[in-house]
Amino acid sequence: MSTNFSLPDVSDPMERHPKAPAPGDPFRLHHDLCHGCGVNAPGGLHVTVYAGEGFTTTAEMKVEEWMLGGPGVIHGGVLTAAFDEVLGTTPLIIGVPVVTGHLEVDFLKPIPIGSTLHFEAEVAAKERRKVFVRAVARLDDSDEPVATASAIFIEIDLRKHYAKYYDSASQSRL
Ligand SMILES: CCCCCCCC(=O)SCCNC(=O)CCNC(=O)[C@H](O)C(C)(C)COP(=O)(O)OP(=O)(O)OC[C@H]1O[C@@H](n2cnc3c(N)ncnc32)[C@H](O)[C@@H]1OP(=O)(O)O
Repeated sequence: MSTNFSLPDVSDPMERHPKAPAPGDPFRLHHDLCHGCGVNAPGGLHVTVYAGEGFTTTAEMKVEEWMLGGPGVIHGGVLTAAFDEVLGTTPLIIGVPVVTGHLEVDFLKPIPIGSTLHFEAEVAAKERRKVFVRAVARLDDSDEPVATASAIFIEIDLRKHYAKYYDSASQSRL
């Protein structure tokens, strides 16, 4: 399937889920071994996503030496994985569990090792099972975006989607 990120003209109605964390509070880990958020993931990103106001979230990530791509700067794939985590957690603000269908990243500036990335994301729209999410990343010493991302996530029935992989899903808290 070939897709582009293109917002629907009209979004389905969206509401913040009553059990979504309060603004400033973190989303619970969904799996200890998740590459994005798991505390026990070997070589994981260890990203914590926090609820914001409305349909927004925030997150931070320290850019460590092992994330290196070009000399002194982050690898594009590591940044993409971080966006996937932040964007993919954001639909939980409306109570919708998803998997990534389509993810686009614009790399705007080199991101130095040793810096801290600050992410802001928002659910922009929902259309049937598709959830459209956008995010921007900035460094702590500037308001200028260093990267942006847009993604289409697809709502899933967690139990059915992961049924074949149930053993490894048994630690999941989603
Ligand atoms: C807290 C959690 C944080 C997690 C962050 C990390 C998230 C991840 O990385 S998830 C892992 C990576 N993603 C995956 O493994 C997904 C693999 N793909 C799949 O399982 C399936 O293709 C899946 C579930 C996405 C869609 O399959 P299926 O359920 O059959 O959907 P289907 O009925 O074809 O389509 C439903 C709708 O989604 C749309 N859609 C399906 N696939 C895509 C896609 N790749 N891109 C855009 N839209 C898509 C369809 O066009 C359709 O839209 P419409 O309502 O307009 O007709």
